[in-house]
Amino acid sequence: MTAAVRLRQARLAYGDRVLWDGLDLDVAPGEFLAVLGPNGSGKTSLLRVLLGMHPLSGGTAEVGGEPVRRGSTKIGYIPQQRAVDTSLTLRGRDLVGLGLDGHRWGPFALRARAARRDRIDAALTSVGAAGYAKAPVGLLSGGEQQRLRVAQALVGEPAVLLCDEPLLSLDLAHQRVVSALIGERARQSGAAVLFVTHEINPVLDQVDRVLYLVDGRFRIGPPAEVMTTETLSELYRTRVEVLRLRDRIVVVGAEAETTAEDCRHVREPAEELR
Ligand SMILES: Nc1ncnc2c1ncn2[C@@H]1O[C@H](COP(=O)(O)OP(=O)(O)OP(=O)(O)O)[C@@H](O)[C@H]1O
Repeated sequence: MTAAVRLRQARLAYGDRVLWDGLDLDVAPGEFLAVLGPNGSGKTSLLRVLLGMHPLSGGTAEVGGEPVRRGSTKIGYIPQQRAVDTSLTLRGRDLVGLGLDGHRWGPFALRARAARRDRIDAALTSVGAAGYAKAPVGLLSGGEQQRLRVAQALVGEPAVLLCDEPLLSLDLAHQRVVSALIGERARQSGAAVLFVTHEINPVLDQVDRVLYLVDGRFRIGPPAEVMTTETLSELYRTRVEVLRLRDRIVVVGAEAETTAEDCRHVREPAEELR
């Protein structure tokens, strides 16, 4: 079976700074890969490589058996959240419709328009955004805008879904809705998901494997293999404790190698222990 995403001996460096090197990775259709690591470890850069927005410094990267290229309709992308100008008058459903640009709709204009509308409606409903689909995007809350971005990435039924911290600014209920939706999409339509996150717990049920990047080093494997005291201590080169608390993973002690801001995934669960 052709891997949905394939990296071979992939290297990415900015000047002298090597983010990762010798990265061999196959993500299968339908697989959900969580990409974890502290700030600046190269998670977003990995997605940018797969989007054809940044060349590798070495090795190869393929999506759907072809070398990566910009503008591939095989990819759905949920970018890291940015504030939207409040004067933006584009409606939510038009934003979602942009995810269908570049798709073929056949020669029958009316039928094609109806099919397009149905796809947009289904995507809006799936993220719970149908109620505000006609509102100008600039007037929506951060979480509402984020749900539209998720719908935009899903509407084209991509073979590969690249998600850059898509749960940020969503409340807990919508974190669950969105992560379950993305996981379902992976299983049902065979989309491969690369999901960048600082916090594995909201997606733990969905995750097949983890790619954990720290300071040029990395580990790939199922959460039970990677999210362990031994593996993370080796990666961080300092003592890191990984605890299992009911169905949650709690990582404590990675701060030594990182800044306070880097440790959102470490601090939030640890606070739950109090
Ligand atoms: N075009 C570029 N030129 C030089 N350095 C860059 C460039 N793009 C990113 N970097 C640097 O590479 C490092 C990795 O950035 P990246 O955004 O991939 O990290 P990240 O793991 O996604 O971090 P975060 O968790 O903060 O989002 C950062 O130190 C960043 O400043």
